Amino acid sequence: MKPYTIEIHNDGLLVFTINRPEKRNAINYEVMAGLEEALLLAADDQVKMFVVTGAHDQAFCSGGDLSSFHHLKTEEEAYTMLNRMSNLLVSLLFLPKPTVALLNGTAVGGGCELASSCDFRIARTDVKAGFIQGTLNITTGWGGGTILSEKLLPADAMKMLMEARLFDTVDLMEMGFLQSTFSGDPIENCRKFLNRMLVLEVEVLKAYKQLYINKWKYTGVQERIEQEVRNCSVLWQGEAHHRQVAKFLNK
Ligand SMILES: CC[C@H](C(=O)O)C(=O)SCCNC(=O)CCNC(=O)[C@H](O)C(C)(C)COP(=O)(O)OP(=O)(O)OC[C@H]1O[C@@H](n2cnc3c(N)ncnc32)[C@H](O)[C@@H]1OP(=O)(O)O
Repeated sequence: MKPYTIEIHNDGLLVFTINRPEKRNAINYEVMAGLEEALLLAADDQVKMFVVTGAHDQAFCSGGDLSSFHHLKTEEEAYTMLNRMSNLLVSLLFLPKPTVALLNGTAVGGGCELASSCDFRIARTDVKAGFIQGTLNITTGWGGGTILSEKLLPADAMKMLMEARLFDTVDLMEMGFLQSTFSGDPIENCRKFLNRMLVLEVEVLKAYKQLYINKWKYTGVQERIEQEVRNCSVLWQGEAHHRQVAKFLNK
């Protein structure tokens, strides 16, 4: 079974689906390669919107695949993986088209970083989400902390990062992490959320998105993300982190 699918619909929606439900849609190197492929396809002007979601209904994304990445022990080994995914999240952030994280299920850790890189986050009403990296004795390592600081008010962003716990959709809406919630079919509700934007020409959508890309480039988002990735790499090599990961994998 392919670990991801890419569908380009007639109305201009490109839907990237992480297809590893047995691992709660954890991201490994194959999923990263799929995201790279989808972002290249999204450059075509037949694509108006980029949607990222997860297969089945239990998880949107559970972050980095701990069984794939737990062998990364040193700062440099961690940095190589973290840097590759953070470059992908920067490409997603800078994609000159509207992007949507369609939360079909739980989003934790790097899954929240992936969601933060999108312009909009919409979730099924029973979904929970949280930057739980702190419980693994690391910080966000894919740039999601920096990107979150561009999307939420400081106190709300710091609350999400520093409490390192799962929040329900009431709290997530209140903090501004979510823009909308829904019941029922995720793609159908995603189209409902996007229906006004989908009628506009892609040039208009691209021009508005460029306003924010310019701001993020001007305020040095990429340099701040590089520092965030470096900080996580240092924490990653610590015994406390490796112990927590081993505890999860041996549960
Ligand atoms: C790489 C760094 C990155 C970053 O921020 O930079 C990160 O993402 S660090 C954070 C990494 N993610 C996690 O620590 C989340 C771990 N998973 C969970 O907390 C739970 O699985 C949860 C809440 C997502 C879902 O809980 P649920 O009870 O529904 O499922 P299970 O825990 O029983 O898991 C089912 C099955 O999936 C495997 N699994 C889940 N998440 C991961 C993961 N991130 N990596 C690898 N495997 C994962 C879990 O081991 C179970 O497998 P099984 O073989 O059935 O035991």
